[in-house]
Order: sequence, then structure tokens, then C-alpha cells
Amino acid sequence: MDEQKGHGIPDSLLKEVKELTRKFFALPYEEKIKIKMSPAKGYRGYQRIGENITKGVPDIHEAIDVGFTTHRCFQYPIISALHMLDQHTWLVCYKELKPGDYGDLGKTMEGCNQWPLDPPKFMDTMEDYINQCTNLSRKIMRGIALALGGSPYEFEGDRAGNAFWVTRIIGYPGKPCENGHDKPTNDVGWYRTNSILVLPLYFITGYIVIDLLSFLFMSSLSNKSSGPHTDYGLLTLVNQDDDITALQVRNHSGEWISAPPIPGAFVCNIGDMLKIYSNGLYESTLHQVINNSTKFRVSVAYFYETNFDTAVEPLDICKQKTGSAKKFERAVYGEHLVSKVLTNFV
Ligand SMILES: N=C(N)NCCCC[C@H](N)C(=O)O
Ligand SMILES: O=C(O)CCC(=O)C(=O)O
Ligand SMILES: [Fe+2]
Repeated sequence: MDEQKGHGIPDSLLKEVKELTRKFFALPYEEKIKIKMSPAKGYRGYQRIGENITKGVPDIHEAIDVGFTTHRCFQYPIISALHMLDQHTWLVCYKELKPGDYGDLGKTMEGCNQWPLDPPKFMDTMEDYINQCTNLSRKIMRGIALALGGSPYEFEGDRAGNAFWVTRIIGYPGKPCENGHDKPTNDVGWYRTNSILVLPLYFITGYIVIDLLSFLFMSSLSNKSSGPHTDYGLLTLVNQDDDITALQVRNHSGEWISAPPIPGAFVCNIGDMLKIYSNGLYESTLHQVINNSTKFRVSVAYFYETNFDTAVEPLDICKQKTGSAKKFERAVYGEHLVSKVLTNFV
């Protein structure tokens, strides 16, 4: 039996997900870019280092973003055909929503999840993992609902019965070694030290280089693997590398404190929607990532959110507890997500 911390997801699966992530990011750039994220793909897919931006500053990480599927997409016709033949029940069981279900607002996020073919089993393992995270998050939200003095089902039905989940599969380059003997495990060190060489090329290759240069300039301002931000939805389950402390959380006195990894356990963040529902009884905590180790760090963050079109406002039970006045205005989750996504990329 796998040893577990009590959340019910096998430790072996937590580890496997991180190992597959490490293998994917170790592939050559040409391979990774095959599943490039773009607006046309509903902001799903691979982002190179520096492509994700937090408060105007590029983050020093690469990632694959996947999310709630509005319809099942077949990227690889041959494989999918086989899949259909021997697993038609899987197809029937899959929740399908047609494009357009969330109107104009939903269009931004519509697209196929782009899964790599290499390493093998990546998609199957991640989908299994994501399903287990969804079930676990639903249970945690029942506990939170009870703790707030509500029924266990406060966050189901029209609120989060059709939870719009997002998963970010993330790789954070380590910093180059001081002694110069070991090769740095990332591209960023290379970009920085070679920017002088790149500069004259500006006049030759124009547009591509402008893109690269602006990235160089902006990332030279940043030592953040992920800048300070809050998560957007209800709850986040972070499955981080066991041996590197990089995630930091800001406490009430405004100090950054580390959230060191506990093997087999998740770090749970509260998101912006739960802050609103709970009228501030739960805060969406500011956090950031700084990878000061020389090792490449991986982390898989699963975001459990409300239904896409849910209008979120403080629950009556929470207003009573906090002295009746509502502290936050109503927000539509999909609008919040889309406004973030549209400013998150170069
Ligand atoms: N779906 C979620 N929560 N993603 C978290 C990413 C946070 C960083 C992003 N650049 C930002 O500035 O929000
Ligand atoms: O990598 C981590 O530990 C946290 C990642 C994170 O905060 C995010 O993706 O929102
Ligand atoms: Fe986060």
C-alpha cells in the first residue's frame, strides 16, 4: 500500500505526475513547442520561460496549461481512432459541452487541451490525476462549507457543481552554479549572458529579435520564478518537488514565509472566489515562487474553481459571522479568469 497523508490520492501518483513533468521539460525546445499555447487554442498548451507575466514582469518558468474541457478534441486522429474502438465507454462517460455554451465570454477559453505524445502516458496519467484532484477538492469544499456554518453542499449545484478546473504543469529553472563547473540547467542564464551578442542581430532579423529583446530586458528585472499573485478560484492543490523550498506565502505582518514541501502532502491555497464567498473569513493569500536552488524544480498546481458563469457574492451565513455588511462586490468567475488570462501572456 502507498503511504498517504490522508487525502486519498496515492503517493505514487503524486510522484509519477512530477516525474512525467520533469521528463517533458527536459525535451528539446522544438519538441515542446509542438503544443504551443496560443489565443486560438484557448490559452491551453506550452509556454516558454518568460512567456507568463505577473504584474507586468515575466516569470522565470515554463509551463503547460490545461483546463476544463468544453468538448473532447482529437489531436492525434490515429491514436484517437484506436482509443474510440476499445474505449468507447470512456467517450460516453466524458462530459461534453459544446463550444458557445458560455457565450462570448467563454470563447477566450475554448480550445483543445494540448497534450504531449512524449513522454508516453502523459495525458492518461494527468487526466487520472486531475479527476482525483477534482473529487478531493469537492470533499475539501464540503468541509469548508461545514466550517463556515453552512450545509455541506453550499459549493455545489449552480455554484461549483460543474467546477471549471485548471491545471498548470510547471518547470522552474535552477540558478546557475557559482563555481561555473556545472552547466546551468536552464536557458535564462544563457540568454542573460549572451544579450550583447543578440543586440546587433536586432537590425537583421527584426521582429523575432524585438520579441526576444523585450523578454531579455524584462526578465533581467526579475528574479521571480512566479511573481506575487493570488489564485483565482476556490482552492488550489500544489504538488511540489519534495527537496526544494521555493514557494513563499505572505503573512499578516507582510513578511514572506516559506511553504516548505511536506512529502506526499499538498499545499492548499485559497482563491479569490472563496474569499468573496466567505466575506473575507478566508483570505486569498498572496504567494510567489523563487527557486534559489541550482536544481530544476517542478510543480503541478490544480485549481478548483466555481462554474464558469457563476456570479459569486458573500454567503449570508458568512455575512452574519462577519457582522452583516458585505465586504466584497459580486464577481463573475469567468470574467475574473478571462481578465487575468488576457493580461498573463506576452
Ligand atoms: N490559474 C491560476 N491561478 N494561475 C496562477 C498563475 C498566476 C500567475 C499569473 N501570471 C498571474 O499574474 O495571475
Ligand atoms: O509552484 C508552486 O509552488 C506554486 C505555483 C503557483 O502559485 C501557481 O501556479 O499559481
Ligand atoms: Fe498560485
